[in-house]
Amino acid sequence: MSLLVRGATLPDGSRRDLSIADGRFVESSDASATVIDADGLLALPGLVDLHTHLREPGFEQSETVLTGSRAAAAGGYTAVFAMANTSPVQDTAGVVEQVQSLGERHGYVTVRPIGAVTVGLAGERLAEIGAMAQSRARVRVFSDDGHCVHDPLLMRRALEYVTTFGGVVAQHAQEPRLTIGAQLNEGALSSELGLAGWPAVAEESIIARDVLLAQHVGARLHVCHVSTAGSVEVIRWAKARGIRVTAEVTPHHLLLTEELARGYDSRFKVNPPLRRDEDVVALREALADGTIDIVATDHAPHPVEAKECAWDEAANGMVGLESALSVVQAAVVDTGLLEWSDVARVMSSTPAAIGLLAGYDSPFSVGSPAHVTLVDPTAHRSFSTADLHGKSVNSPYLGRDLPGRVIATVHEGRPTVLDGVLLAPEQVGADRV
Ligand SMILES: NC(=O)N[C@@H](CC(=O)O)C(=O)O
Repeated sequence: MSLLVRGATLPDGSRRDLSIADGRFVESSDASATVIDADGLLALPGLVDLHTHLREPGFEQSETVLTGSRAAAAGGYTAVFAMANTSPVQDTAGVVEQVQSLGERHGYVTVRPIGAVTVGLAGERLAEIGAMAQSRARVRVFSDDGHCVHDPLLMRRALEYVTTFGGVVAQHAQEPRLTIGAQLNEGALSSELGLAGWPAVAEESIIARDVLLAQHVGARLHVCHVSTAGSVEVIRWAKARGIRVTAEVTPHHLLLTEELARGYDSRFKVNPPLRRDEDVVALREALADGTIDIVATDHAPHPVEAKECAWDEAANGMVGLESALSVVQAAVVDTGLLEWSDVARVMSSTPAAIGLLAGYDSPFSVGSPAHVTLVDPTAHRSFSTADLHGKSVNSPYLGRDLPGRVIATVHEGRPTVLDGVLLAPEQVGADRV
């Protein structure tokens, strides 16, 4: 298949045609190429999400690899890293290979499974990290996300182990003893509402410990969903000392605050919780100055019955793949903190580099795999369930006006979204002709 993306504006502001054939960018198109008119559209490199919950195997009522891949493509993503908290847990070569194969079969995005750090995410003994790394899935990112690897000796061993093949441990930083029963950010609001709080120090103390461990063993550490101003300070300190730490922030922590918990609408219940205005300001600045390296969605689908219940019984998590780019535009582009070229870095090339995913280091250059996201940054939409393509609807943005819209997504030279419409599985899947 060959494509000609005509007249796209690249992140650096230059305007050019993009010729694609056999999955890669080429010098020029032949007459048979399908033309995509990109006049007035911004071309970003295909987005990469380092933190997605696809729920399969085990929680298919919330999401599957297919439905999550469709949600990702609709949001402009061409690759996602699938978190390990499935059932069975992604803690063996067999399970990670299964997830990888499902992604390949559906073809909407590249699915890279994340391996669990500990068996069953139980935090007691290391999972088969080496076997997952050597499997056909070639796992390079390991995480117990949803749980913190809180035993310092296990964390040390995991960091040492992954270093032998260049991998990384992505830590869910939450000291469990400080967050028993926690329902929202700890502070004046949690006192007022009479709900158990989730203190910032529970995140900051684990990050502080882990950067010191990473320094001690010379390992690479990645910090998931950083949510507090204090965490930013710790990471800034660690980077200044040359410690090999990278960090992510979610779109929701860049835009939303704890005040939304007042209405007890559980769409706003998430782990780590929404924080204060001053945390949002610090997170935006940290993304702009490079202290925080990437944006990752933490797309966490849950069925209606897990969300439509009392706040303290509701599951933590929000879907985020289809809204991420718009939320980033609202939070940091339209506010003048980031340029589109920075967005390309924090949502594509750097997450790929952290996860050791090849093909994203020289976007749009001849010979590179053709992953493209065409965006209309001038569009506006009232975000609705029609914008959601996964199985779950627990989005905090329903009814909110969001800027920007994904018009086309091209994964390995093949469209998954065209004219703003997500293509059907038979038009996209690996068993197509
Ligand atoms: N981020 C969330 O709020 N939820 C995550 C796991 C977790 O981090 O608690 C999930 O898997 O649902």
